[in-house]
Amino acid sequence: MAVAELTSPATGAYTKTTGRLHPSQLSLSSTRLSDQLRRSFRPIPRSRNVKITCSVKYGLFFLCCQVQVPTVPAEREELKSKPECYGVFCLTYDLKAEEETRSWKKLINIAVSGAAGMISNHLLFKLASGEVFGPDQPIALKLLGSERSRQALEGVAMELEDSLFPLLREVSIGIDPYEVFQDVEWALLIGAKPRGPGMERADLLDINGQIFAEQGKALNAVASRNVKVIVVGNPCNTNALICLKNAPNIPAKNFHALTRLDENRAKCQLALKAGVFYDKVSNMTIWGNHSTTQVPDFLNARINGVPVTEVIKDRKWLEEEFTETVQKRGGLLIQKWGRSSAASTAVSIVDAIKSLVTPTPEGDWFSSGVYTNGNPYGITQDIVFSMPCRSKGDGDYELVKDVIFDDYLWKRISKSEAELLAEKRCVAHLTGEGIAFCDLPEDTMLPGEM
Ligand SMILES: NC(=O)c1ccc[n+]([C@@H]2O[C@H](COP(=O)([O-])OP(=O)(O)OC[C@H]3O[C@@H](n4cnc5c(N)ncnc54)[C@H](O)[C@@H]3O)[C@@H](O)[C@H]2O)c1
Repeated sequence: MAVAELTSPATGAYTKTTGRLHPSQLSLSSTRLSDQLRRSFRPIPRSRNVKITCSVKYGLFFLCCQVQVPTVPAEREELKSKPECYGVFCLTYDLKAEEETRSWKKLINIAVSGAAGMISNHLLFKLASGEVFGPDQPIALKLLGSERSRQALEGVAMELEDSLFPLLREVSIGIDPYEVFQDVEWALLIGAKPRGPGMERADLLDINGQIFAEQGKALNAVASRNVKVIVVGNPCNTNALICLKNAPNIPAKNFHALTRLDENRAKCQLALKAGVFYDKVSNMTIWGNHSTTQVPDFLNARINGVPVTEVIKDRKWLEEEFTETVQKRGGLLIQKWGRSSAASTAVSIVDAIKSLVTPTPEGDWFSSGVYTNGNPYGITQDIVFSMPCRSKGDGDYELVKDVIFDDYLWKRISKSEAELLAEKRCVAHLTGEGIAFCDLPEDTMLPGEM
């Protein structure tokens, strides 16, 4: 801990201001006093780890306060500038005291990028309600937006304020990932540029890849060393690869590309065909890329514990109609509704997080786009590929070993693998692997795109 004396001009990051308080403020409770002090001494960062001790000095008129802050390595000091808290969330809570009285868990920091976008508009309220991390888990939301969405971010924060969520303890907003990602334990990376009319897939890979390269670097510099990252912004597999390559100090295993929406869609279609409620469908894997080359695996999936192929005997339907319906579901939804699947995507992000923080039911698994190094299936190393995972509920996962393959499944998986390898060559300049060379096999649309 570094100690700073606030009443005298001193050296150090937080001691440039000399501040004074009127004795009337002495009657404030310790939390309010601490809050007042933070306002009076602007350079004091809002952090749970800052300790403020005050005593009356210079007669009765001024307070002399000491601020203790954790020592930050010199190279990170620059990066650790103050994130911008929002409105009511700038009030300081004595979390420790509340944890004792209410047995609440330690606050967790969650960053959400693209926070002013459509998916986040559903997701943030689910996170704040306790639906995701549990009813005894206080959270801090750190909202990252683009320059253009600055005002909109404030609007989102206002709605969060007005919702009076008891578990939502802090909200900060910003457009600099180095500020917003400070100490985050979860990073939900949703923000990305949409594919504009006439834009080549290669252009989208480059434009969005740059966003994820920068965010990877920022996570590497300032996030918790064990941060879990879920990349949603498309093309999410390759964006996740770019992100992890730019964050060498964070385990590659901690990065996920969201394919849970595809899994949920596949379960729904199988349930519909078999005439069962969708909770009867289990062991559903989406293999590969979150694009139309994705492979919804009916060979290993089960209905009421029985292999799908024994329940739905129409193999042609499974190979053709079922597969295509899942792959193109997002596009159809846009056609019908004129909007993309923001709500069900938010639900699937919740599912993806819950799958990592709760133990996977015995015998079941879930799909996630994860790093292929060390995979037991023979899929090429060093890409992000959707595969079947199980978790003990500790945030980590292991790949499922007991899955079967046939020629059809392998052929489809290989096609998605080839596409991801081509995408990887296309972004070599962003992963530190030399000069990019773009030879995408075909311009596969992303689920959700027209
Ligand atoms: N993986 C999936 O299953 C899945 C499903 C649906 C949508 N998506 C993808 O999710 C992304 C977001 O979708 P949406 O409907 O919320 O889009 P949206 O356009 O409503 O919101 C995106 C937001 O991101 C912001 N943004 C842009 N660049 C940013 C940056 N560098 N940093 C932070 N924020 C930035 C924009 O200002 C905007 O507010 C898209 O790329 C979409 O294709 C993925």
